[in-house]
Order: sequence, then C-alpha cells, then structure tokens
Amino acid sequence: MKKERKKNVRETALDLLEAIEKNQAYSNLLLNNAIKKNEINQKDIGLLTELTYGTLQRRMSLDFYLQPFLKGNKKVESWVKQLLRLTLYQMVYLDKIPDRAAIFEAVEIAKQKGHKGISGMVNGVLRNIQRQGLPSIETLEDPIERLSIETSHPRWLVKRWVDQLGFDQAKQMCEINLTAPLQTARVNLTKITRENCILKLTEEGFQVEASPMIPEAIKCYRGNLANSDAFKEGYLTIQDESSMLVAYALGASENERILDGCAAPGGKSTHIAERMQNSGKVISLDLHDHKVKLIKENATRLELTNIEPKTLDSRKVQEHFEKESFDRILLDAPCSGLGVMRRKPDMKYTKKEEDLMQLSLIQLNLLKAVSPLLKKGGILVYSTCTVDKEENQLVVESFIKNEVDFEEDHTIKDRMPAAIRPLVHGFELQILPQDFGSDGFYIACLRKKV
Ligand SMILES: C[S@@+](CC[C@H](N)C(=O)[O-])C[C@H]1O[C@@H](n2cnc3c(N)ncnc32)[C@H](O)[C@@H]1O
Repeated sequence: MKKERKKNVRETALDLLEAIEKNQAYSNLLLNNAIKKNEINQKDIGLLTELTYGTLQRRMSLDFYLQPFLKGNKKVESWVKQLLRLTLYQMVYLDKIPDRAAIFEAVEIAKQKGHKGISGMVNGVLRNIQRQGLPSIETLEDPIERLSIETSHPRWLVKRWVDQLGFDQAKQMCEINLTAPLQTARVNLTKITRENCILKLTEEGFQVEASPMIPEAIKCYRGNLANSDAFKEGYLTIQDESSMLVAYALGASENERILDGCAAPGGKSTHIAERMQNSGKVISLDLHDHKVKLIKENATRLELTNIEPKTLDSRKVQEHFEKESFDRILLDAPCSGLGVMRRKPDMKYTKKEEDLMQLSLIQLNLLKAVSPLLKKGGILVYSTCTVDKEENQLVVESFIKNEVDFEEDHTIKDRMPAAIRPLVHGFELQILPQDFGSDGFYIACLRKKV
C-alpha cells in the first residue's frame, strides 16, 4: 500500500482549518491528532498552533480584509478561502515571516492541491493586497460592528456583551480573547508542597512560578505540564485559576459527604477531595460513561481514594440518593463556555444566541433536581465557565425565587483567597478574563435554611 505523504506545517494548518470549519470538531483534538499523524517536530508545533489558532481567532477581520480583493472571483472554493486567510494571517499578524515567503508557500500549496488557474488567482489576490494595502476597519461607523470585525467576534455576541457589561468591558473582553492563555496547574497538596513541586518542574526544564492569586496554583511559561513527570506522578492537575475558586466557594471540611453533579473530567471533584485531605466522600456524577472514566483516571493518578465516580443523569439523582444526605453540593453546570473562548476560538463562530436560553433551562432543571439532596444548613454552589447573565445570575435568581428554603450565602467572600475578595458581590462572583488573565467564570453560593 502506498504510504501517505507527510504534510508540512502550512499544509497541515490548512487541513485543520478545513476540518474545523466543515466538521465543527474541537480544534484542540484535531490539532493533537494532526501533530501525531504528520509527525510534526517539536520546534514546528508552536508555529502550527499559532497558524491554526491565529487564523481561526482572526477569521472575521481576515475576511473583511480579503473581501474587496475577491470581488471578481465568483465562487472561491472553501480550501482556497482558508489558504488565503492562513496566508493573510501571516502577512498581517506575524512579523517573523516575510510576506514573500508566506505568498510563495501559499502558491506552492495551491499548485499542489489545485491547478494553475487557482495558484495564479491566489498569487494575484495576495500580491494585490501587498501592493494596495488593507481596507481600514476604522471606516465602519457602527461601534458594535467595528468592534465585532476588529476582534472577530460575531455581532450578536458583541451587542450582548455591550448591553450586559458596557462598551469598555466588552471591548476588553473581546481583545483579551485574541491572546493566547497561559497554562496554569494546581499542585496536589496531599502529596507535595507547592515549593517542592516548582523545584521538581524546574529540574525537569519547565519555566514555572507560584501564582500570586491562589495558594496551590502555579503558572507555566515554558513547556506543556501535561507532559511532565510531575503530572504523571500525580503532583499536578492542569486547571485554570478561575476553576480553582469553586472548591474555595464550596469550602468542604474533612469527613463530609459531597455531591458533584456534573463532575467530568474531575477537575473540581479532585480539588475538593484534596482539600478534604482524602477523607469523607465526594460522589462525582456525570452523564457519560467515557467521561466518568476520566474522573476515575484522574483520581487514581492523584492517589485520591475519597472520590466515588458514577454514571448518572443528575436530573434523576432523587431516584438514587436519600433526601438531605449531602453536606455540600456542587453543580458545575454544562454551559455555553463563553468565558473560555481564548482556548477554543472556533466556538465564536458556532455558538448561537438561541443556545443560551436552552442551556439556562437545563441549568435550572439540574439545580432543582439536586437541591433536595442537600442537608439543612448545607451549601449549594452553582458555577459555569460563561460570562452571560442568562446562564448565570438569571438562573440563580429564578431558582431562589421558587425554592423558598434556599437563601444567599454571603460567607463565600470569607472563603475566597484575599486577591479575589474584591470581586465577590454578596453571594456571587463573576470573573471576566481581563480581571486576572484567567478564564471567565461565574460562581454563586446558596445555603439551605435550617
Ligand atoms: C462544565 S463540565 C464539568 C467540568 C467538571 N466539573 C470539572 O471541573 O472537571 C459539565 C459536565 O456536565 C455533564 N453533564 C451534562 N448534563 C448532565 C446531566 N444531566 N447529568 C450529569 N452530568 C451532566 C457533561 O457531560 C460535562 O462533563
């Protein structure tokens, strides 16, 4: 059988962009598969990631720039459009790649994949842009439209954020979404101190430092911690700092019985279990078997024996557990993920405004289903990685309005790390990505009346 030719970095990036647009598969999964399949070497992985994520991140700006130069070309094939975006991304946003090199590579790919006519067209469009310069986004008069094109966020989303947060915060959020996030991790304090973990990682060649915000968090400036020995040996969990605040809000004590209603892959369950010093019980539920397997794997790697993973639809928990049988309950609900767009740029173009309303109904139903299982005086934490009021404040408001035995828990503030306290309002915390550079996240804390 003929062996498939290994593709170079730009060809691989082009294939990825096509696959992401057509299948709407997650960009991070496709990227990892493509790296393996084409045996992309270590030093080119950075460039491949930059080209793929960068082109995706800037798609709307790139299309705005390309539009006037494509006017004469009636039907541009999808892969050709992707190739033009990919090349223009390098010309506009990457100083280290000379324009002529980017154009040369594009023309070569066009020859290989298409025919002479296409490579001529690609060459012509790119050279015209080089000669005539880019059209100016500044000419767009509507500020929402301008921000939308400038930062490649769909107009409906920009409008929503401007309405909910004001123009300045919306602009800051759109802008930070274009930057690459830093990798952060949580040290498993049941096995090692943060100081010793940092030493171990430094010896392994990683560039890491302690987070000033969260006592068990570290920030990584060089290397992928998922490949470290420290990770394999169970000293670490890759987790965003905002996510770590959930275990603080819940404030579980040793020997308590905790329910985590939406637990996979177990980032928060394992954090709660660590903070309980591997005592008591954390029942970690998720809808899907394959995801529950991930909770098990993580608990085993971290050597946590107080986690009990179980496949279950949390809307049916009352059929499986006694009423008032948990000291604390976490509902880290399925959500639109609008707070983590930096990590999944393709999400910007696939999410729809109607999704948010549907999600809010699911979130409310999940809250209603788990709440009878909480003991009187117990804490219920609701969290999401989104920044939208519909899925956050409005869900909790609607829950409290109907569930008269629940009240706001303002002691959440005392449980938060000092740096976070100024962001707590009453019983709620909404973190925006621009606040600390961590993910956008919402946490609300309720108490069942005694
Ligand atoms: C935001 S993720 C949870 C992340 C997790 N808490 C962590 O920190 O690793 C939401 C999870 O809810 C699960 N889920 C969605 N609907 C569910 C339901 N009805 N019952 C149980 N789990 C559900 C999804 O499979 C998904 O894994």
